[in-house]
Amino acid sequence: MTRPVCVLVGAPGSGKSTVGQVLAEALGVSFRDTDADIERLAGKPIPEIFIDEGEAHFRALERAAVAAALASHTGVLALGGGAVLAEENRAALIGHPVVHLSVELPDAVRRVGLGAGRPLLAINPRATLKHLMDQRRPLYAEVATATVVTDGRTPEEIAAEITALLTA
Ligand SMILES: Nc1ncnc2c1ncn2[C@@H]1O[C@H](COP(=O)(O)OP(=O)(O)OP(=O)(O)O)[C@@H](O)[C@H]1O
Ligand SMILES: O=C(O)C1=C[C@@H](O)[C@@H](O)[C@H](O)C1
Ligand SMILES: [Mg+2]
Repeated sequence: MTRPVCVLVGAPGSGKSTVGQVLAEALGVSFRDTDADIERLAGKPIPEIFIDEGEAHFRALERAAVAAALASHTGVLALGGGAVLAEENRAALIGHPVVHLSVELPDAVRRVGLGAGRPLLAINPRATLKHLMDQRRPLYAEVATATVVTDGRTPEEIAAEITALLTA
């Protein structure tokens, strides 16, 4: 069974896509992001999938993308911010090295800005982000084998801490 060297989970704006690329480069492995996989397979950006087919359809695509990536990717894998909502995805993560990139509301709000490209944050990003983060915090904790604080730190500092964790 192949397995990713590291799976990143966390709230929108926690930096999964950004830190994941830096980490993959530092480790000399490839980077994969299930959000990008879904967009490639669907042939359109995530906001358009939400508009055309709805969130339930997006979540079905996401479950398939998570299963496929966990089964085949050997580098760093970033999951979408809401992937942990599905019990199927949480079960699939058991036995994998899963790092939760934790972020508190002020930094998350600063990073996602007006929520461009994030359909769930299109209206009232701060309040929606707070709700999503409160709902998901226990789910990120459930799947994580390690948690790394990202607030006030650069992607390079965060990637260095994860590298140390993985090689410890
Ligand atoms: N540690 C950091 N410090 C400052 N800015 C950051 C940090 N990590 C990410 N960012 C910035 O925050 C924004 C969101 O980051 P990113 O897209 O990597 O988050 P994400 O966790 O992948 O979000 P999503 O769940 O929506 O895919 C980007 O503009 C990125 O440059
Ligand atoms: O937090 C979420 O539910 C999402 C986060 C993004 O990574 C994308 O997967 C999508 O915009 C949904
Ligand atoms: Mg991302």
